[in-house]
Amino acid sequence: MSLLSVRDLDVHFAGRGFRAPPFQALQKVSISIESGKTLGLVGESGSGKTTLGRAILGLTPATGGAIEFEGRSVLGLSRRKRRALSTDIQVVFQDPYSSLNPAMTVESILAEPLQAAGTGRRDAVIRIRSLLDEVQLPVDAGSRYPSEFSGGQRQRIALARALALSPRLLVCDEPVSALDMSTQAKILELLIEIQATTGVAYLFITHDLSVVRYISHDVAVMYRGEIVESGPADVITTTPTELYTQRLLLASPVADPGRQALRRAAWKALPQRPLGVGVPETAITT
Ligand SMILES: Nc1ncnc2c1ncn2[C@@H]1O[C@H](COP(=O)(O)OP(=O)(O)OP(=O)(O)O)[C@@H](O)[C@H]1O
Repeated sequence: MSLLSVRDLDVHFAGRGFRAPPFQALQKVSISIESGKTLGLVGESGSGKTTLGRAILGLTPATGGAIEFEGRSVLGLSRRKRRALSTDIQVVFQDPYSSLNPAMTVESILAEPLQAAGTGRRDAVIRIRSLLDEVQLPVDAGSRYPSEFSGGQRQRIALARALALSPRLLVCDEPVSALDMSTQAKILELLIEIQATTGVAYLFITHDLSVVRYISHDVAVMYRGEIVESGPADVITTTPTELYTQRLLLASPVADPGRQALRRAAWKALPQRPLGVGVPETAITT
């Protein structure tokens, strides 16, 4: 049984403006995530990645389909049951600047979820120490404020807070997009290490295929609210069959200028007709 199973999920938003029809942000989306594994969710801006993450977290209501966590339906749960589930599913957002309360010390930020779950003071102190160690921050970080840390360090604090209650699934919504390349690599390394020691699963949302290739076991590609292609990361990020994924792949930058020029030429050679969902194309090896 999968840890998380999403089947035929639909999400509509009310139309903007007088008599505007509802906007369908997700259409029959199906994904599954195994315990301890990472599913990378890629797609360009506006394709529906965050909406899917929010629906899984219970922050955006689904209008159709099913979401199951460990075989149990999570849609339509009472508030109390949903709260119980929120210890199992946590989130890390893109922006470590706005997601941490600047008026609270790191210790109080990490204590918050622990106190809400009824952890006693002494146990909370021990847990906070071990969390700081887990995300490789010094113990004295606890008495400092978020503004005293770099972007990468703030993302480590946000990660520690998300891990406080030992979730089974972490929704990572563009967690490294606001960071420079070398900090990105360090945070990705850390996420991989944490997964190896805790067995947490990730839904890793990004627009960047090079990031997704690095961290994911499986990849699902979104386009206009639909999953157009999914499968093992090494297949999807090297020999995708969908034209949309091929374009995404060739648009993702590589460090070697020679390879980059080849990619640019290959991208230009792709059919530039409008994309239809489910259009099979010849595979491209990069
Ligand atoms: N609360 C909302 N009300 C109306 N429309 C919304 C709402 N939230 C998202 N949308 C629309 O749904 C579509 C998908 O948005 P979403 O944020 O899920 O995309 P995304 O792939 O995560 O994009 P990005 O990478 O830029 O964050 C967009 O067209 C967006 O404008």
